[in-house]
Amino acid sequence: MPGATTATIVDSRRCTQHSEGPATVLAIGTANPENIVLQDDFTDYYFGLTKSEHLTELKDKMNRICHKSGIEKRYIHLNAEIIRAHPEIIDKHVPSLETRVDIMATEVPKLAESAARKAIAEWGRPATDITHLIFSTYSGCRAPSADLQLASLLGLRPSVSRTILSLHGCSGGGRALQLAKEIAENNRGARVLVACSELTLICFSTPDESKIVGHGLFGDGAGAVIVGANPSADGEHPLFEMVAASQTMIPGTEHALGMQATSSGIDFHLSIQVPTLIKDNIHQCLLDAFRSVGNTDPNWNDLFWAVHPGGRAILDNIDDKLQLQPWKLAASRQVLSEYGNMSGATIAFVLDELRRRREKEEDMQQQPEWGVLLAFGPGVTIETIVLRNPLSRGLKEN
Ligand SMILES: CC(=O)CC(=O)SCCNC(=O)CCNC(=O)[C@H](O)C(C)(C)COP(=O)(O)OP(=O)(O)OC[C@H]1O[C@@H](n2cnc3c(N)ncnc32)[C@H](O)[C@@H]1OP(=O)(O)O
Repeated sequence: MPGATTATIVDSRRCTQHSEGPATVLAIGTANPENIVLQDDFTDYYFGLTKSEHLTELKDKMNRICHKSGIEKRYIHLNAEIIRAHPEIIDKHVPSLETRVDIMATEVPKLAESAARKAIAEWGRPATDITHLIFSTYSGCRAPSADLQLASLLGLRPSVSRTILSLHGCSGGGRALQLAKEIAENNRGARVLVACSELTLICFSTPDESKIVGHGLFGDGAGAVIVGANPSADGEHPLFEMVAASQTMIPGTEHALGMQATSSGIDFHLSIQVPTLIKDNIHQCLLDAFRSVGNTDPNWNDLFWAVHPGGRAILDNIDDKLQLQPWKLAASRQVLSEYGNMSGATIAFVLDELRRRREKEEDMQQQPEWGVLLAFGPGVTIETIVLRNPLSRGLKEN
């Protein structure tokens, strides 16, 4: 039985187990499959791949959506060769869930590994220094799941503390970062690897009016972020401090965004109301987030913005509602243009793009000190993180 000495040690550890500083993004890596599809060619590619050329009205609609999407190209793992090997993927009368889950079981962790290796290389410490792993994907329907496979591929320590988040959709990256923040701030010295890996193959289907927008916007990608508090002075470089985090569900919107496993893979629905629902709720959500850090009258144009680019209309609506200067959502628009909506992985690409833009900025004084990260997913759920640029803070202190 543990005695009084054990109790004293446990009690004293409790006092010192929290970190002193906020959780901080220390490194970012991204990866995509090799196969690139230009958005201008996508309609022909998709209707050809699914042998649906005869659906001319739907094809015209897909063309209209692609032209208005703000997307130039996407990376998509699924190709004609995979369909030749597994024709059930485009036959809705034949079950294909098993085939898809088999492919995902290899490809999802593999893509995550590629992003994670880049993040770990940037971080500069050995992979065995990672204490926690949070993996988010909408493609996982199997255990042991992608988190364990990623841990093995990277050679993480056997005691790494793993969590898998499933079907959080486009808010998966935001949710995983929030959990990483909690872990890093409550476990002194913790270094959390957040990995999101999304492949549309699990929800690929033949053209259908209700899903045509999703097929016109979604792409494949993986993002990895290393999070830890109190960066060590010798070599860890803080990129973004995560100051406060919250999750808000918009009441009565459960019908608007959703995913469900079926015998033909993951079925999804996207209501046409999504951009309006976000527009109507974003202001209050942001006010609540900034009030929680003592800012009751934030000027939205004084911030830097990391917004999940769910679709061009969502970004337009946020711009419009908050009267943002045209360049405020530039990082989100660029990621949308170059990759499409990669669901939960996208937010890592946006953070990566923001820091690249920041590095190019010559005048450090011009860089906003405060920022905000927003991600949207089924619910409709909004994940919000108030961010701070550690470099601007450093300038003020000097
Ligand atoms: C899955 C997750 O967890 C979270 C997510 O991120 S989900 C993805 C969220 N993204 C969205 O909801 C898409 C947001 N929408 C958009 O970006 C834009 O509406 C768009 C690029 C799709 C179209 O651009 P637009 O400026 O609205 O053009 P608009 O002419 O009004 O629409 C083009 C066509 O798309 C249709 N459309 C738009 N949204 C639709 C939807 N959700 N479902 C079905 N059709 C839709 C319109 O009805 C229109 O059809 P017709 O041409 O036949 O009239």
